[in-house]
Amino acid sequence: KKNNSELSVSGGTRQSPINIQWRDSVYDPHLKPLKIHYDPTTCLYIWNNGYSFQVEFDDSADKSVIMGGPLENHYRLKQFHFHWGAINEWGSEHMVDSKVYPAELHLVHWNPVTSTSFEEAIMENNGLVVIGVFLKLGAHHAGLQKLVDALPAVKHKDTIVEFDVFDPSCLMPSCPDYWTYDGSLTTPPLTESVTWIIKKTPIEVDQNQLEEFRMLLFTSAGEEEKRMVDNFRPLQPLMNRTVRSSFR
Ligand SMILES: COc1ccc([C@H]2OC(=S)NC2=O)c(OC)c1
Ligand SMILES: [Zn+2]
Repeated sequence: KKNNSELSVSGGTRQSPINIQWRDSVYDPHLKPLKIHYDPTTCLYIWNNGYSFQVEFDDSADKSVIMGGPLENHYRLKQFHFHWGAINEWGSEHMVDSKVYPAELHLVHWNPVTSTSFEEAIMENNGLVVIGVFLKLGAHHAGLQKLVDALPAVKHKDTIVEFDVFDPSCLMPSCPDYWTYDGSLTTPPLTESVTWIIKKTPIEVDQNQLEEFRMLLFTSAGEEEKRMVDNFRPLQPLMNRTVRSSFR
């Protein structure tokens, strides 16, 4: 068990995001297929936390879980959120061979075997698993649209709207290929507690859907409006890490 100081943060050795150099990643034949079982009825609400919009799930039982891949046990889905840019030329946190995408989805899971809550898991070495999915400009994404239609209700910081049944599996690309590496949260507390699983294949969303993200605000009602855009962290040094791939 590590306390906060031992989990070394911004001066850390395993910070995120990183640029994934495809040729430097190492195929690991021991990596299993990732198994995802999300129960749509565990979806609770969407809220604007002043940094992104976040969809929260009921994580009081093993109902929406992932397992397999590089994982030694199952992890519970807690929330998902996005990072995006002001324009389509940037927005994702991770990059692939220095290619940046207009947005990146983070599906956040915690380890109920070694932690009793998400908040505790943040402080645990590998207490969290975040699945990163790149978004690219292309066809309309019907599954995402249900989420986009709710965004005007959470325009301002600290607003919330009920969002009862949603299956985040619809945001997962069908291609099973992923990279995995040990990293961190990308905003404070920046703790080095994340096993990253980055999907190789992006999902497609259309221009209108990206523009709806960009109409959200960092600011609360009544404050001078600041558009919620460019909520991504700059690249961090790879240092002594190897990125493994599940595919040749
Ligand atoms: C308190 O919980 C947090 C805090 C920060 C983050 C940031 O780290 C990554 S990754 N994306 C973020 O916005 C988080 O995400 C899992 C969860
Ligand atoms: Zn994130």
